[in-house]
Amino acid sequence: MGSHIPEISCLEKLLQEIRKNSTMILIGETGCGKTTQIPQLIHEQRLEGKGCIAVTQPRRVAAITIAIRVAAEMNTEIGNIVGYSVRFEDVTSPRTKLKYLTDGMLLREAIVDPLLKKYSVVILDEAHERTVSTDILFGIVKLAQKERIDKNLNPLKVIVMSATMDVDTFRNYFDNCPVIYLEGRAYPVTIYHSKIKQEDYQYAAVCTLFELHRTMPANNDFLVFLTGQEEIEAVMYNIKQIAKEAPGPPLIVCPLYAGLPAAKQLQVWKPTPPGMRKVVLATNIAEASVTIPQIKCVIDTGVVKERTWCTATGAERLRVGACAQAAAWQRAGRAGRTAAGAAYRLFTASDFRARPSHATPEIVRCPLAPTILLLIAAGMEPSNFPLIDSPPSDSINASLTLLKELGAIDSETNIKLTALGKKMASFPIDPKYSKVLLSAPEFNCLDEALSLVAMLSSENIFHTPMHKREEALRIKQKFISPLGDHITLLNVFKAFSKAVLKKLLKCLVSGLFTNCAWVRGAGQGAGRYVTAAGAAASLHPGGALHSTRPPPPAVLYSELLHTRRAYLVTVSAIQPQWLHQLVPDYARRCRANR
Ligand SMILES: Nc1ncnc2c1ncn2[C@@H]1O[C@H](COP(=O)(O)OP(=O)(O)OP(=O)(O)O)[C@@H](O)[C@H]1O
Repeated sequence: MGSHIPEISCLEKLLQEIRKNSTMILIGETGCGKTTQIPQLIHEQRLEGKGCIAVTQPRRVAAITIAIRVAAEMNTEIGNIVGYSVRFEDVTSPRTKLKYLTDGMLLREAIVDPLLKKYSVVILDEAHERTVSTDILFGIVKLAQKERIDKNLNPLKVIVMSATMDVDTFRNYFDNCPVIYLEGRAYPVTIYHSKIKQEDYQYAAVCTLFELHRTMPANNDFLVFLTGQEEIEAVMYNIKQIAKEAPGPPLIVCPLYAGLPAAKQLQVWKPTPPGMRKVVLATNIAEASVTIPQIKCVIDTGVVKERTWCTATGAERLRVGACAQAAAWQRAGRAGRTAAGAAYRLFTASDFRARPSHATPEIVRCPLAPTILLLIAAGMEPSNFPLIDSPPSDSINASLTLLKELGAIDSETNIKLTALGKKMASFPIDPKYSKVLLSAPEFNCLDEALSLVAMLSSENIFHTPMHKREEALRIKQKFISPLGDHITLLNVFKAFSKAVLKKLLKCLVSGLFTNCAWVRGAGQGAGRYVTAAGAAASLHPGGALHSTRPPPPAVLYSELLHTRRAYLVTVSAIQPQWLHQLVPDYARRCRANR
């Protein structure tokens, strides 16, 4: 166990319970050490035997940062005994015994092996979040436990963890399994509520931040919860403007949202230099599980952006609304992890009390076709599958009809995966998009479909910061296609690829600069070039640029071939100034020689 970590008392008793029970619920305050310590404890005692320990997290940033932390605590390299697996990134090896992974990844593994035979312990963390994937995993592990006993396979131990879960509901679901309350605690977090209702939470967040900034010593960092990228950008801009005049230590402002590239997300975990203050502006991806050291103050706007779906119209709605009490506790729990801290809630205490204790589970408000397809692929019967909360039956029926119409299943009543459905289930994307990809060869457009579906499956690529609205719209205009937004997206991707190709050519120049040639004066023998060494040569007639008019002013060639005439072979157009930028001395020498 990490020595500086608040100690979980009664470890022996806890171990006994873990040994004794095949399923248990673990409740412990935020920061008490559930996520980082319990899996280590199990591994130290080798309770996993020949199998592995899986620890699921609803969010990839949590899975990655916690695995890195645990590897460091165990003095091992990440990817060795401790690893992580998130979509598009698997940092594990055959030696990995402790694997942190997103719930979505474990669900994907369950399609191939519904008994999860590789694992002897599965820890489902942050159970209160009730993501669709975690909800389905509850059912998968329950069924796997039973079937492994029936088939005389090694037993599967299941531990469900959270700081803020609805214990009765879970206990009922898991056949009255024992509930263990961990007594360890993190540092105290003082909670402050706003005295009056705040009309503008962004404004209130910025005011609170600067009020605290004035008085709090440097290196006491702040974490502000907001609802999305654009809001974060707007608040970041305002903070940076105000910080120019405001008293207090210099500020480093770091955004943290799902669409941010992973490397930029991890910047948040870089230690703040002495004498400065870090302000992290995050969506709810930083709400549970993560520890950002040095966060002393959490500013909670009390809102969240939630996606809901209407079965009748198929319309998805993004709505900003009040977060549940559990979310507010989790947010407060991000302070007080490495020292005492405080949470400033920008809503009143009575507002807090009026809120539901937990958010509506995702499975009740989201399109289900992707999940149902996964269940069928894992050999489960959607109508009998054990769920804590069943989605509305019209939502299930609508999804089955959609899967039938996509050609993934034979019929809505006698549900069997078709050959196409099997392929569709193997893509980690919405079945509507996997159908597009699988149809693309027929329409002879696979390359384009791949690029487009990749873009449609990720975050919005168009970013319109409030203070640069005009500029953003002007730039977007360049890519607009009269055929509509899909082709506009593709235009952006093509321009991006072109930009990468340009970089590749520049990179070639950095090594092959002695193989440059310049077109001779206009008019005389189009396509005639002179090399850096002064040789005259033409573009080879078999080359791609041979008939380009006017010929490129400068080229890079791979070979100077002498047959009856001198030819430049394997040639690309370059910009003459690249040479000056990349190899200035050589460029000057060439110019003098020419
Ligand atoms: N990256 C880190 N840097 C510094 N300390 C850390 C880090 N990660 C964890 N800790 C320490 O370990 C403690 C336990 O963290 P852990 O994530 O295991 O708690 P938890 O009980 O799972 O919390 P939560 O319910 O919020 O997920 C933290 O309170 C903190 O003191």
